[in-house]
Amino acid sequence: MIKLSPSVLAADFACLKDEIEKIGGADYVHIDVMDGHFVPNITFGPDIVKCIKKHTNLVLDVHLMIENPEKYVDVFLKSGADIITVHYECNMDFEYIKNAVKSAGKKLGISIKPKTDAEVLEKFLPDIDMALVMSVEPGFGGQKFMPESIDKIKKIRLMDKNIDIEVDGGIGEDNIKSVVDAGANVIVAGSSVFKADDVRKAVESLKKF
Ligand SMILES: O=C(CO)[C@@H](O)[C@H](O)COP(=O)(O)O
Ligand SMILES: [Fe+2]
Repeated sequence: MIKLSPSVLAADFACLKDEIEKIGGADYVHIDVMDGHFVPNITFGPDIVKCIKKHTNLVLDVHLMIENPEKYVDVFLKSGADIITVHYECNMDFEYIKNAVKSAGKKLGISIKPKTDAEVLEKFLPDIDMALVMSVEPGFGGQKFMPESIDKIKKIRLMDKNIDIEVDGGIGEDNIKSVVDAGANVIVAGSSVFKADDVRKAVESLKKF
């Protein structure tokens, strides 16, 4: 069974409560946090996570595309994040982050950008719950899926049979099967859900794929 994690980056921010209601048939809500340093874009802070938490029972899947995530991990946890994913490529105090997430009883992920090798994750696998493979350059929604990510997913699945593997960027009905066949079990979908004519139907058909 896959978990579908619609990315609210593609939602209408002025109607976030309604947008989140429409994805009730999904499993997670993917929240892309960008700081204008690690990536050239700025998005949500912890207060928005807190507001989203009030309006959904879905798992809050918080993707931190920020430098020094150890400075913010506690406040995102307090705001209701259920999964915290940090980037391998950023400057960070991994031990601090690991302890904060684990002692809050939440899940920890590490993400790799398209040019980062899957092998870098090997030493983190015993400590993390999820590996996030970026299938676009992080920073913006609506980009084209990079097929090279398929091999990376396969490599990680060979390294660890049980870990959650999330794939993020450019996923829709045309390519969801290829990433699931490669070994991904958590699927982020932004534009293909929120830009669809019928958001509820888009969730339903991606869940069935
Ligand atoms: O983390 C990111 C982008 O940096 C993603 O979560 C995107 O928001 C996914 O959007 P689509 O590519 O599905 O439109
Ligand atoms: Fe993301």
